[in-house]
Parts: sequence; structure tokens; C-alpha cells
Amino acid sequence: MFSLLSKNVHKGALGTVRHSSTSSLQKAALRIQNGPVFKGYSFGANKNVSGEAVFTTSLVGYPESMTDPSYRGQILCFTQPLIGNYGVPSSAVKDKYNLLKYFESPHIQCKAIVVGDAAMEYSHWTAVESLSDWCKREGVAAITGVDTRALVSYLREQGSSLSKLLIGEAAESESNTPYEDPSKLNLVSQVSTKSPFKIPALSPKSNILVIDCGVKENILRNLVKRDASITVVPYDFPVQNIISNYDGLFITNGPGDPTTCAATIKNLKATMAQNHDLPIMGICLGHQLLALASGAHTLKLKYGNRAHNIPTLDLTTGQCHITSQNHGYAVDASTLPSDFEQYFINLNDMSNEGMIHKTRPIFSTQFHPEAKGGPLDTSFLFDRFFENVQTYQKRNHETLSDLAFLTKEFPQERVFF
Ligand SMILES: N[C@@H](CCC(=O)O)C(=O)O
Repeated sequence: MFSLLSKNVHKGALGTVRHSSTSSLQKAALRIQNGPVFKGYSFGANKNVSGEAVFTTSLVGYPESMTDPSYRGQILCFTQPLIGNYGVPSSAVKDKYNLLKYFESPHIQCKAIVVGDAAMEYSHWTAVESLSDWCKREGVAAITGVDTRALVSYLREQGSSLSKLLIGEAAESESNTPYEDPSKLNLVSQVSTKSPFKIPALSPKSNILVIDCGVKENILRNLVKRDASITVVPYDFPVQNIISNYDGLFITNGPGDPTTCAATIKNLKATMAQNHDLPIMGICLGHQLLALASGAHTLKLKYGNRAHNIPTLDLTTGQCHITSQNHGYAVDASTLPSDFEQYFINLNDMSNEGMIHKTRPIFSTQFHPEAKGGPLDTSFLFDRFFENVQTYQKRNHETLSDLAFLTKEFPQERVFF
């Protein structure tokens, strides 16, 4: 059972959006390993792909989600039935920090998308192309006409599943495209910057070292807009060797299984052992890596949390925040070492959402306080990190003089990979 697109007409805030008929589209099928086949129509690249099928319940923000490096290797299914109706903005538009204004990285990161009803025409003042044209241009497969309620019911019962999206003739049979398991790959190495780069603040007040495991643009923006000059290094960079030149350490989000990042975990352990006052903040994969470096364990969730409205309890205040999330793994709270305590918990499944050190300025969250897309309830956590940075600077007699070192060491211009 799947919805057909035949000339549906939807009234949107900005006018009428007319969908084209499926008659011009090639057939496509989403095959779940040892599971059902969902038939539909291809509206993206003419390419057979495989990956892990996961779902997000976010209502808006498909350009941000699709360019989020944490979705690398995944086949992303949207539960929101109508996707594409506000088109796709331009990757050429930058903000005053030279960061991408509308995307979380320069390219689509997921392997493929699955939607109920793709809008072939669009209407929005920032849009420059349709979702279909964007997928084709970026070589990303896309299927529409899928009963996404049935698909998500299956994924909730069976868990995130290896799948393949097959186009045209290949859609009629099992095909010999293998089921590729992204959790076996070091996906972080694919999305992390290949060499260090620096983003200077407009009026710098601190120097922050960022370990890039697949950073979202809005995380970088949240640091530079708080007057931090940031140096972004590859995920396996030996940060312990240069951290004394910085006022704080930040570990970003990223794709895949955190245990594949052995080098990052080793470097974090060394950094935490040598510097007891250093402010550290981690988000999502950054949280998981910090937990692993501290001696805790991670586990794979059955189907993960990917949404923009997940209630999360702050255990230090008793307040509930609505959070943006995208993760398939979580920290096993029962394995947190005695010097850390849980900071937040998820009020849907009670899984761990963060940890905070009892005596040192270290904390991390499983959810995304930068939230693009999603609510900004928890952006105060960036302020908290910079309060820790200020305290550290006072104790260490300011380190701004080290800016000269940074300028010499790393290129000024950001290099996109
Ligand atoms: N790849 C990790 C973290 C995701 C992220 O950092 O956004 C997970 O799926 O749990």
C-alpha cells in the first residue's frame, strides 16, 4: 500500500503547489534485508544504493537534516508525509562568519531519502531548486510513494535495518547490490576535515580547539558568535599536544558507531589526564566519545532518536526542555564512572541525554543544543561552556596572546572538503 502522487494539489501559505504525475518517474523499491519491500517511484539519482534505514519525525528542515554529516551512510525516511514543498536553498549563501547559511555541510550526506509524497514543485523565497533536482545533482537516490507509516511501524518493531534502494529494472528483483553495513565503516574519517583550519572571531575573547567528527555548521556558528576564535582539527589529531594554547576543547557530532573512533578516544583520555581544569563540551557523538574516554560504555538503540521535539529532563534543575536529536547510539548510564553524573535524561525512553563532571568543567549532551532544525531551548549550554572558559582564562591569566601562534600555525581560510 502506498500513496500515489497523481496530480494532488496542496494549498500552501505561499500559494498552490502542484505535484507532477508519477507517470514520468521510474519505478523504485526499498528492500529491507530479511524484511518487506516498499514500492514507489524514483525522484532522485538513478543509482542503486544500500545503507541503514532510519527514520526522523521532524516536520521541517529536510535540507538541514540531509546535509547533517551524522546521517552519513544512512537511508533517511521522513515520517512527515509531504517533503520538498519549500524547495532547496543555495549552498553558496554564507553568513558573516563565512559559514553556510542554510546547510549543515556543503553536500547531502545521507545515501538516499524515502518519502511518502514528494513535492515536485516548490515555493519559498530562499529556494533555488527542487528537492528532486538537488538529489539528482548530488547523486543521491530518492523514492516517493512509499507508505512511510508502514515502513516506520516495521522499523520501530524490528529496529533500524540494512536496506537497499533500487531503481528501474533493478527494483523488480533482489538485485546483486550488497547490503552494506555502515556501522562497520569508519564514517567519521569520511566527513572530518582533512587538515586543520581556523575561523577567527570578529572580536576574539577566547581560543577554542574543536575536534571535527563531522561538524554541523550551526555548532561552529554557536562558537564563533560567542566571540571564540576556533581551530578545527581532524578527528584523530593529537589534541593533547597543542591544547595548552587553548581555552577550551569542543568535540562535535558525527556519524556511525562511536567505538570506531579509537584514535579520538585515546587522545581525549590523554588530554583529560594531563589537564584537570580544561573546559570541555561535547555534542552527540562528542558526548559518546567523551563518555568512552572516561571509561563508560555505549550501546546501540533499537531505532534511535531522530526528531525535533524530544522531551529531556535536566536533572540539575528539574526543568524539561524540548530538544533536537539524531542518534542511533547512546551512553549506558549505568557505566558512567563515579566522577561523572547524568546531566539530562530522555523522558520518552529514559535513555541518557548527557553527563557532567562532579568537580571539573566538563559536560556533554546527547541532544543537539545548536538545533538546526529544532527548538533553541538548550542553547544556554553554549553559554555555560563559555562561563567555564572565562573562569579557566582568569585562572590561567588569559591566553589571547597565543592568537599569534594560531595564525602562524594554521591557514586563515576555511577549506571546504
Ligand atoms: N553517530 C552517533 C552520533 C550522532 C551525532 O553525533 O549526531 C549516533 O548515531 O548515535
